[in-house]
Amino acid sequence: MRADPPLLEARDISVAFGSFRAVDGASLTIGKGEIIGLIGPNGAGKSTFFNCLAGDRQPASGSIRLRGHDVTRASPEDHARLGLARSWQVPAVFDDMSVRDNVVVGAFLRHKRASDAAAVADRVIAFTGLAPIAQSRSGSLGTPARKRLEIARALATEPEILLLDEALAGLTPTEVRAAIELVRRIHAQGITLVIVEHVMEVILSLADRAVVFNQGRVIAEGKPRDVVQDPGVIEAYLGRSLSRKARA
Ligand SMILES: Nc1ncnc2c1ncn2[C@@H]1O[C@H](COP(=O)(O)OP(=O)(O)OP(=O)(O)O)[C@@H](O)[C@H]1O
Repeated sequence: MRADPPLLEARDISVAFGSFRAVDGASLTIGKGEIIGLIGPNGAGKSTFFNCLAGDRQPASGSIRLRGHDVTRASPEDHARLGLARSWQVPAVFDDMSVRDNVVVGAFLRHKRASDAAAVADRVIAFTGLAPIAQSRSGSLGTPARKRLEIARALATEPEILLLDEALAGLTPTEVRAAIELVRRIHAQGITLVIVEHVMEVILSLADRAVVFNQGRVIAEGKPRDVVQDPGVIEAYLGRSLSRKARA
């Protein structure tokens, strides 16, 4: 019997901007049900790599397989149809539309009938705690609600794997805790997660595996607590503030 392929497998990915290699031979294999935390200093190449995983940027070399399908040059829509959804660092919601309509747009990926899409959207809105503001204009929302809406829109596409790009950045500690709780509930629904995040509390409390980027390469991976206590990682790439946090 053949084993199932990994859910997502990126091999030897490189991306160059002119002569600068933002991603330089990075590989990552993600199994179903994992929560992966991508960390590393500013400019390490995390978002560029992440964009390749989601089909928003094509790598110059390397290959990406999603559920066994070669998606190296596939569009973001093809990724979405195969069950991959993402959030953006800066939420890309439609400001003039209501919260509910934004979520309905996501649900149209799999449901052609408006009533079916609306039913999925209402379920996701309830799940993400957005019901009290479902009719609000999206442009009027503050950061926490916009970030939540971004996640809701991605969930409405009914993904198997969700990529969160700094979905918790800019939140207060209380809001971060609420967002961590939401991510846990998403995972409990059977959704695999890849999280790019600078807030170490998020990685330490959520991720099964931390993958550390620096200068376009994966320089360490393992259990988050082990990785952040690795002296080489701390000294060379993540700075002393993280070192203190990891010991706390
Ligand atoms: N479109 C672009 N054109 C030129 N250089 C770019 C472009 N996008 C990213 N870069 C550069 O590539 C490098 C990697 O950027 P990237 O955003 O992937 O890093 P990151 O690890 O996500 O950083 P951060 O944590 O600050 O978001 C940086 O030096 C960045 O300036």
